[in-house]
Amino acid sequence: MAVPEVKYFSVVIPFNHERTKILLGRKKRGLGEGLWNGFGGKPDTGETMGQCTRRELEEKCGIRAEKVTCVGILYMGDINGPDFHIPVYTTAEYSGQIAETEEMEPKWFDASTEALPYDQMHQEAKLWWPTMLSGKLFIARFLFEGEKVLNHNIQIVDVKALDQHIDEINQLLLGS
Ligand SMILES: Nc1[nH]c(=O)nc2c1ncn2[C@H]1C[C@H](O)[C@@H](COP(=O)(O)OP(=O)(O)OP(=O)(O)O)O1
Repeated sequence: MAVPEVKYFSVVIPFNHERTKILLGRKKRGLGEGLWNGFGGKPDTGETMGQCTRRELEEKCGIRAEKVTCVGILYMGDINGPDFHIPVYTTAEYSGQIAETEEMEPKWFDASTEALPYDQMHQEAKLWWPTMLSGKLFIARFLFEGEKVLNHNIQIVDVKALDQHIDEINQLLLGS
């Protein structure tokens, strides 16, 4: 059986210092155009996920994260297409001015499940954002057929398990 192609992306969600609000960006072009999401993109060659996360945050909304924390991983498979593996980070420690960029229009939302614009987010968002907002660490697996989620599973994990997954992803990215 052929091994499916895997595409890696990062996503980072900035919180305000009180952790009552989150910053989302509406994608102005490319993958996920028109949808609200955290800020992220593909790792450059030789970059770890943590490095990618910081660079993408600055490129997409102008702020520099002092610290990012991995809170979960999205493993997405499609019966017809490539797999997407997307570690999800949060940050509440950053500097610089939030700015609209060519790719993203930023906006603060209340950090509550009810306040999120799920009808203008990736369709599986409503399945994992409540877990992320609850502060639990998670590994979420989705199987898609095109736009349709065929099945999904969200596993609550501890920091050690999550670190192991991130180490594996970094090793694959760095080719070691
Ligand atoms: N189904 C999905 N669910 C989700 O939550 N985030 C997704 C997703 N599919 C893609 N993303 C995220 C990952 C990443 O943060 C963003 C897409 O990133 P981009 O296309 O902007 O990547 P790049 O910045 O590498 O691309 P270029 O700037 O075109 O090189 O959308």
